[in-house]
Amino acid sequence: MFARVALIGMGLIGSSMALAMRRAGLAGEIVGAARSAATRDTALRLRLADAMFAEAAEAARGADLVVLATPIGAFGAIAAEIGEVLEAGAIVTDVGSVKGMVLRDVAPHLPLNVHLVPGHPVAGTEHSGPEAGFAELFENRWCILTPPDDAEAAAVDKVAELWRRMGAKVEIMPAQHHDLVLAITSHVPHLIAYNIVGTASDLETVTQSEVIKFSAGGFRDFTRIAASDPTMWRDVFLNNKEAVLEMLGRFVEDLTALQRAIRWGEGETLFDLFTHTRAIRRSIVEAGQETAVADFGRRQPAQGE
Ligand SMILES: NC(=O)c1ccc[n+]([C@@H]2O[C@H](COP(=O)([O-])OP(=O)(O)OC[C@H]3O[C@@H](n4cnc5c(N)ncnc54)[C@H](O)[C@@H]3O)[C@@H](O)[C@H]2O)c1
Ligand SMILES: O=C(O)C(=O)C[C@]1(C(=O)O)C=C[C@@H](O)C=C1
Repeated sequence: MFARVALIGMGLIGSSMALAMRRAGLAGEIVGAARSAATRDTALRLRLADAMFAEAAEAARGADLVVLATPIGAFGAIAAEIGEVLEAGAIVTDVGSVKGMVLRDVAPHLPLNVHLVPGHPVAGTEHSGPEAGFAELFENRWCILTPPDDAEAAAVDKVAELWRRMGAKVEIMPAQHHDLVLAITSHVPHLIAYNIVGTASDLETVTQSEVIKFSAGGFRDFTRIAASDPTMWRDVFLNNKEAVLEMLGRFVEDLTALQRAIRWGEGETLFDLFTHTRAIRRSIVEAGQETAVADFGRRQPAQGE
């Protein structure tokens, strides 16, 4: 599909893309950029790339597809570095967890003859770095593309086809809508996990390690999410501020309602909510996880809501 693919950033997502593209034979040559010599060596040892460069511009030179796969806070500076060396007709895409900011930070640095097709594979783990990747990561998972209004259809189709051949299902939507949906399905859940693990660790001084000792159930699941990369998630919250604050506001209101229900012994309120949420989980599992994003927001309002 592409003669030379440049992966800027060779962490979990970059390395998984390299492996998935190699497996499906989608790139003549894969090159990568990583700032640290250790990452460049690891990428070469694992045969993720045919060549690794310290500078993003060196990797992007001559590439017909450039993928930004670093934390999103670095996108603007990288786009400024590669803007001048990009070939006419090249496609630039990204895998960032927030999409509105790509149009803001990346688009202004690209020449008019280069196609920008932002993307977000909704698949990941709490692990980071070039050794964390695996070729199956995107299988049967959504990849959301958020092309700008004036994007060339052929470039969008090509990026969509790339993701399909890596095993993903593709959906296209406006960047702003993506950021609102992902705020509630991914960003706020991560904030809740970071917060509850932080609160528990504050209590730990009081309970003397009981938090760790008894963390076999629900809390343990939160600690997996709270182990996610700090740089990546700092950048997500700084760059999806409005949508996260909007969803967090609703979350706090609903939490307050639950607090009241507990205080006043309103068992029916609790039971009804827990029954509803159990049904959501079951429908996600039955659909193989993929309805989580697509069906967001379609809940029927409860009586009096
Ligand atoms: N981890 C996930 O679950 C997940 C899922 C979907 C999308 N994403 C998005 O994918 C992107 C990469 O995430 P990841 O999980 O692969 O992170 P990661 O930490 O595993 O890898 C990021 C890599 O980028 C490198 N890097 C950082 N700044 C750089 C710079 N200025 N120039 C060159 N390299 C730089 C880091 O050294 C690291 O190797 C992020 O934008 C994230 O929002 C992550
Ligand atoms: O499964 C996990 O570890 C994830 O957090 C993956 C997850 C998510 O929230 O679903 C995290 C961030 C991404 O942008 C996409 C996927």
